[in-house]
Amino acid sequence: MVKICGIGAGYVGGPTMAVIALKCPEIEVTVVDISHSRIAAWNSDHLPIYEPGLEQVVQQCRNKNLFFSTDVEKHVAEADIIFVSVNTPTKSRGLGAGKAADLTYWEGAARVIAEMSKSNKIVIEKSTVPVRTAEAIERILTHNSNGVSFQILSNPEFLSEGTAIEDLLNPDRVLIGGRQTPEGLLAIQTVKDIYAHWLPEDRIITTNLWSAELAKLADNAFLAQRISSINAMSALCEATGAEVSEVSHALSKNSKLGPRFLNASVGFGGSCFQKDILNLVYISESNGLTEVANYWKQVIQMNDYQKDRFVKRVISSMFNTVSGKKIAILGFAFKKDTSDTRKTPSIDVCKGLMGDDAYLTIYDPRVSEDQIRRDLSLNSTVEWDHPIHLQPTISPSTMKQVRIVKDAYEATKDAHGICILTEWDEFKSLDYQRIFDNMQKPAFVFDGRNILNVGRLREIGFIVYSIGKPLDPWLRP
Ligand SMILES: NC(=O)c1ccc[n+]([C@@H]2O[C@H](COP(=O)([O-])OP(=O)(O)OC[C@H]3O[C@@H](n4cnc5c(N)ncnc54)[C@H](O)[C@@H]3O)[C@@H](O)[C@H]2O)c1
Ligand SMILES: O=c1ccn([C@@H]2O[C@H](COP(=O)(O)OP(=O)(O)O[C@H]3O[C@H](CO)[C@@H](O)[C@H](O)[C@H]3O)[C@@H](O)[C@H]2O)c(=O)[nH]1
Repeated sequence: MVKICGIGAGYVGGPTMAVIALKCPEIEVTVVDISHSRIAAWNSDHLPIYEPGLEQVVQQCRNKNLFFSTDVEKHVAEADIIFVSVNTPTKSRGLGAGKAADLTYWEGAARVIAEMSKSNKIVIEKSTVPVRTAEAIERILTHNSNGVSFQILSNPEFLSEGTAIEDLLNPDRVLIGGRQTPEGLLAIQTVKDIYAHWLPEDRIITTNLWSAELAKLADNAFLAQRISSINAMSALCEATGAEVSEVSHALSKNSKLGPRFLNASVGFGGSCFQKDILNLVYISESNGLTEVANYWKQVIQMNDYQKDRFVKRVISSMFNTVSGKKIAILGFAFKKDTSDTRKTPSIDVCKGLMGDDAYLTIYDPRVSEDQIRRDLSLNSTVEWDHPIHLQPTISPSTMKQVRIVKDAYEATKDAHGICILTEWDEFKSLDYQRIFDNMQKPAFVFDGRNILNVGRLREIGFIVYSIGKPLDPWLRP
């Protein structure tokens, strides 16, 4: 029986390995992690991450051909194929701090592979890594290889959170890069055969190693760039009376542009976009390509501007101060249908409002109180992407300005204003008349996701700000 070991049981490693196990019943898949709590959760009824459809996939395969374990060394030693999906956060210290990828966890995994391997293995980069990482990994693996041969492949993951299972079952494409040698091509074919269990051949693209590594960074940079572009337009819309959803709609009908990633928002979040663009910026700078680096940096600067602009809009609308005022925050996850809060714009918006001494009452249908408090108390901008058990613990007594509640009605009771920061479907169908009746007046709504019916809210009596829409008379300068 072919054995696969997946190193890293996170948002990528867990779902990708579970889907491979589902689609390839003749392969034994074991997912290993250094975090005991994460592995315990994967083996329980409460999986460590929320993804629609994930529970059903895990239930079908767990303890049949899908296993979760903390015994990294044993399963690495036994595997024929190893997928590495460990964290690759932005470096917080030393050379390249704030931009370069921190490959500590990847290197740790590579060293275990080098040490434990007694048989030939295919080692696959599933994590997003800087272009030419495979070369460094090759060096670590071959240095102490004891005659074992390794083929390194790049098979970057393109899933989006919230739709991970759907994306894995039916991806646009799978990308496999490898050395263009007979051994490299054979390894590519082996991995291609795994995906061919459920995907037509024309969706599996094969390239050289460096193209696959760079294509992943480029993919995220292009997506984020589109969001920053429409967000830039949203500021211009507010200044001119144009409406950003109408502009997006017009663009979306251009077949050269296509309809996706044109929703203006309070800013993009998530663990990947900012980290991967910073990584691209660092690689460009390292190669002396200053103009290229500056071009991509601007995508992040525009995103920071959008979050900052939102906070300033809230404060300036409410008589230039939110000190002592109660603001209801609806939504904390970085997008709907996920419990992930990594780099969520909610963190920056909440911190911005707390900086002006607001009282926040936060509600998110999926994010735990612990997670919200942890996110709001982390000082470093880079600590968030390290393995959970390595992150600092926080004291619950901190942040008296923040209350986390169990539903939207409780959050908005007696509030002066509401900020919609995640586009959860349930926020669209709340009883806004009831909410209005229970709020302080004038009652404000700041819709950072453009999901609410502005006209209807104004009829009720709210003063409404919605990204990129003509300004409420109250808010005009
Ligand atoms: N989250 C996404 O949507 C997504 C999508 C595509 C690609 N990626 C990339 O995939 C990688 C993983 O992302 P994630 O979101 O799954 O991260 P994650 O933090 O959810 O999971 C990574 C896991 O790896 C474990 N780990 C770290 N070092 C280890 C080691 N040496 N041995 C065993 N386990 C180890 C950690 O404990 C953690 O549980 C990153 O490079 C990311 O950029 C993420
Ligand atoms: O039109 C849009 C689309 C998205 N967003 C925001 O952008 C962020 C990222 O969204 P999305 O791309 O849907 O989620 P991720 O799970 O971060 O997925 C991205 O990052 C992954 C990790 O690398 C890649 O695999 C995916 O292809 C890529 O879409 C979220 O805050 C969204 O709210 C917008 O503001 N407007």
